[in-house]
Amino acid sequence: MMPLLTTKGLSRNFGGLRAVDGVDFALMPGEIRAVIGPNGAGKTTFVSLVSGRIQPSSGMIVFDGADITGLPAYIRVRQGIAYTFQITSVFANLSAYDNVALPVQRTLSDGRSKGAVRTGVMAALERTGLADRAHMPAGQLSYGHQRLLEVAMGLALKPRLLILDEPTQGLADSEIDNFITLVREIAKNATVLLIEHNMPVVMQLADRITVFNAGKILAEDTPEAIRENAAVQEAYLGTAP
Ligand SMILES: Nc1ncnc2c1ncn2[C@@H]1O[C@H](COP(=O)(O)OP(=O)(O)OP(=O)(O)O)[C@@H](O)[C@H]1O
Repeated sequence: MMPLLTTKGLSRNFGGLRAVDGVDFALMPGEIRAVIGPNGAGKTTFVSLVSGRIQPSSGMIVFDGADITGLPAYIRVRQGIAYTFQITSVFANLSAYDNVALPVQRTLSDGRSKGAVRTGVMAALERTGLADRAHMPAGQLSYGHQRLLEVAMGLALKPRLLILDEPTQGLADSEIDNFITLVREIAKNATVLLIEHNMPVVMQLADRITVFNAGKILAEDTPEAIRENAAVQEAYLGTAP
């Protein structure tokens, strides 16, 4: 099987800082991969490079066998890479429905077909448990529901690769359980790359975990092996074994 995504020597400098430093990475189709690491390790910068939100200083990104390194973000979206931002990106004055309608319209060759838009929007809202809040202004949803709305917006793009950046931040424990179920559902049709600080969520969801530290991959393994890894414990959990 071919990887869905690979990076080779991927680097990004901010002034003198190498935020992402020569990262070789591969993601297999259908996988749920968690990316963890201390604050400032380069996780968000890495996924921003993959989504095309920022450009690399050097290195290469290959998606589904094609070099996408130079492609703008909107083309990558069309090719199936969806990225939900760390910072809430919903339009507060638009309803939940209209927020999701925006990405649905982008996936339709005739974005004005009302029936098709409605079907796509309601499918995404139902999967995220937001269907009964479709007509609420997004700004009036709880913070946790706004995060789920972002996931719905990502899902509406029917991505092959869904990148979630700290999706459980601000979710209540009961909502986290639903979220775990949702990600497993999503992974039946898509590959998931998940930046997540909540370790129980990571341990339950991830097939494999990639640990970033100081812009580099420190370790990559199964959840069980990562839990036992001394270097990871030192760098990430701040405790010597
Ligand atoms: N636009 C930018 N300009 C300058 N420095 C930046 C920029 N974006 C990120 N950095 C720096 O790059 C490093 C990596 O940041 P990044 O946000 O990728 O880390 P992270 O692992 O996602 O951290 P966190 O877990 O806190 O979100 C940090 O030192 C950060 O300050």
